[in-house]
Amino acid sequence: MTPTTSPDAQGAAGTYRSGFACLVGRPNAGKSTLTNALVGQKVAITSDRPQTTRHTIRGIVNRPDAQLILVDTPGLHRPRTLLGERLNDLVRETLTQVDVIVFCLPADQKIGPGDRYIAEQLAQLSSGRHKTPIIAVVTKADLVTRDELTKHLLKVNDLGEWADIVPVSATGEFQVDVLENVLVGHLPEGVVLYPDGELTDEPEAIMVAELVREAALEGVRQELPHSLAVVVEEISEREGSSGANPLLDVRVNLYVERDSQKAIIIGRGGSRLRHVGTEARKGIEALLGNRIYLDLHVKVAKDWQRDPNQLRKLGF
Ligand SMILES: Nc1nc2c(ncn2[C@@H]2O[C@H](COP(=O)(O)OP(=O)(O)OP(=O)(O)O)[C@@H](O)[C@H]2O)c(=O)[nH]1
Repeated sequence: MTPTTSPDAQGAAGTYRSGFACLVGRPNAGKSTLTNALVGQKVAITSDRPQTTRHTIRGIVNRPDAQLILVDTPGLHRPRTLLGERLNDLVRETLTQVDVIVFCLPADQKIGPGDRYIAEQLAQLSSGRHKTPIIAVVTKADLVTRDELTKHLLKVNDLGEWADIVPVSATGEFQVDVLENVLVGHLPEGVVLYPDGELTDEPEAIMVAELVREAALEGVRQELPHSLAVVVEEISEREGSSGANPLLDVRVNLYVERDSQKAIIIGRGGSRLRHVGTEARKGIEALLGNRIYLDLHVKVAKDWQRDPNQLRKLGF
């Protein structure tokens, strides 16, 4: 199969398509950046809407002829712990429910065991009754030469059975529109699933937790990949601070497994945690449109990844 490089994969004129896509790929493959590029940077929050799926909606692409809903998967990785197994169950469940799967493979990295593992999982999924189309997307195309990209595309082609292969650069705005058309082309004919203009229906607390998690993992992803759970304990208006822009108290607990990990998060003299707080607060203020007092607590939940009760408490 030849890689798609022109926007000619759009569905027939006059039909409206709607459905779900999810992005998978090893850590750092460029999934979040690509999601943002597809959806646009604007994030609108509607907290009065009940979650309609168990899966977090990352964003919605609205266009006159289609609605593409991008759902999140917690990441496909080899299960080593109970958490890993549960995540993978969740991933499988998500993958069989969506209309199209986007498998992200970075152009600047050799295809590795992590990619092969995901390719195998996807092959198993699509060997069953569900024949969910899989689009192999070569991300970060701007980081390699044309020649290298061509060679990489051939290797990706040999890795599995893909409905399409699309090279993109989310940061260089190369072929993101092409990918969008390809994805829409794989959606079933349907109606508007979410009213126009709503880009995400994640409850505020989940988005707040995600912003804190992002800030806390910045620069220490290698040391703490799956060892950090973030729970928003409280978002409340500060008493006596009513008016147009009341101050919100946001109390968040970060759970790690070991004292050594707690030390990493907190940093020397608490310097790192202060930085995490500043970064997360900026994001939360932008998200909620309020002034925020962010109160972060780091706690050790010993071996929480292996304890079902702890997992339940943390929302897994
Ligand atoms: N040059 C370039 N860099 C990119 C592109 N897309 C993503 N990146 C960078 O690659 C890194 C990882 O991107 P993410 O979007 O966070 O990757 P991810 O797959 O969501 O990562 P996880 O959350 O760890 O699973 C970031 O530093 C991005 O800025 C791209 O198209 N071009």
